Amino acid sequence: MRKPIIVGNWKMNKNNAETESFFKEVDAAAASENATYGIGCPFTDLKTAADNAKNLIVAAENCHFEDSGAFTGEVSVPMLEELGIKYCIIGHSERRQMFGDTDETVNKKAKRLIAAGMTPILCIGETEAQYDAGETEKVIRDQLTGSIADLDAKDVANMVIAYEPIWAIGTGKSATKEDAQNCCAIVRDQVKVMYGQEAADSVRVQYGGSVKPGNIVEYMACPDIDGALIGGASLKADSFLEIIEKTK
Ligand SMILES: O=C(CO)COP(=O)(O)O
Repeated sequence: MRKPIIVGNWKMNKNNAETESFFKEVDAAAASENATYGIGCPFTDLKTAADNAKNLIVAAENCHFEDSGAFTGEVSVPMLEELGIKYCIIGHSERRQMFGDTDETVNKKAKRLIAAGMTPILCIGETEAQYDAGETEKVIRDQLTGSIADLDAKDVANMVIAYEPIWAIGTGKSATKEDAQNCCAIVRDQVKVMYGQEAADSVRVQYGGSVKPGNIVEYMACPDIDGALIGGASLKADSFLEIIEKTK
């Protein structure tokens, strides 16, 4: 019923030549009836990625919620639409921690993307201190309460929500499959609280944080994990191909 979605997040890595060669190497393998595969890449690589993608979906890593104006350095949703981009990562913890994204701005971005018929990949997750203090569930529910406020249930049903514990990002210290499953189930339950059972049953929930070829299968076997958001292990064609082969 829920089709898994596995997306690489390149962050601030790769130029156009590297993007073209990655897509040429990986795209054919991403053809699958059973799962969707994709790459989130820097704005400057999006056109090259889209031009070389038959099977992979291409995601931006951020957007602004306004369509145009005095927002130096920002990129709007209509600008992404012009390139044929259909997915956009929003609220990544790096953007929340370093660039001032908040639940409120993430919510505005989600609304603008949905209005354009695009799919937000909305990221949430707790810090190590919050994890240690036993606050994970509260943080997840609070972040979702703000980030997916005032949407339509049918739009929430089509979204992707990525649970990424900050302490597991780029650290090699991945969450146990029990912790990851438990937190993704909390995400789904919070969607149910806010938008009902149907939206909760349809929304795809990803786990992110040190996912690699060696642990993807155990995460994907968890009932509430419908995919992954993958940083480091998505940068090399070989390792992303291995992830595809193990999950398609
Ligand atoms: O931030 C991430 C994906 O958005 C996870 O990064 P890593 O897979 O490198 O831990």
